[in-house]
Amino acid sequence: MHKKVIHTHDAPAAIGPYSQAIAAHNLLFISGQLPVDPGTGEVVAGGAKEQALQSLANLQAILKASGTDVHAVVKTTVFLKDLADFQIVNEVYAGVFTKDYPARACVQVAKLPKDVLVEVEAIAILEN
Ligand SMILES: C=C(N)C(=O)O
Repeated sequence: MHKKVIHTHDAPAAIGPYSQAIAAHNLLFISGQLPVDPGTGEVVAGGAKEQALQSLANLQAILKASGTDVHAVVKTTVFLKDLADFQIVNEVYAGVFTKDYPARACVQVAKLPKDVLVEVEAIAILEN
């Protein structure tokens, strides 16, 4: 079995029994990224826009630590506390994923860890 744990200080440490990401063969599974600033360990100030920016920044940091970038992402899941934030989060998201968008699901959930508004997970293809 070829499985590698990915860890970077440029993204928040896991807050539970999971890895930031796992590379398995040519796939990279990135855990749901909370809008936590890796420098402070705190949820960023602001609303859904600021939280989406931070969650996606954390996702990108993990992609970078894995030797890749957003172009390799094939699937994401966006978890929102409130689907009323759909448009603003889409705007932030489209600033990161600019073309050949990954497949995606976006769902409203009752509650997220640390009571955040946004969480984003992703699967990417690794070229190796
Ligand atoms: C924040 C998470 N990804 C978790 O608790 O699984």
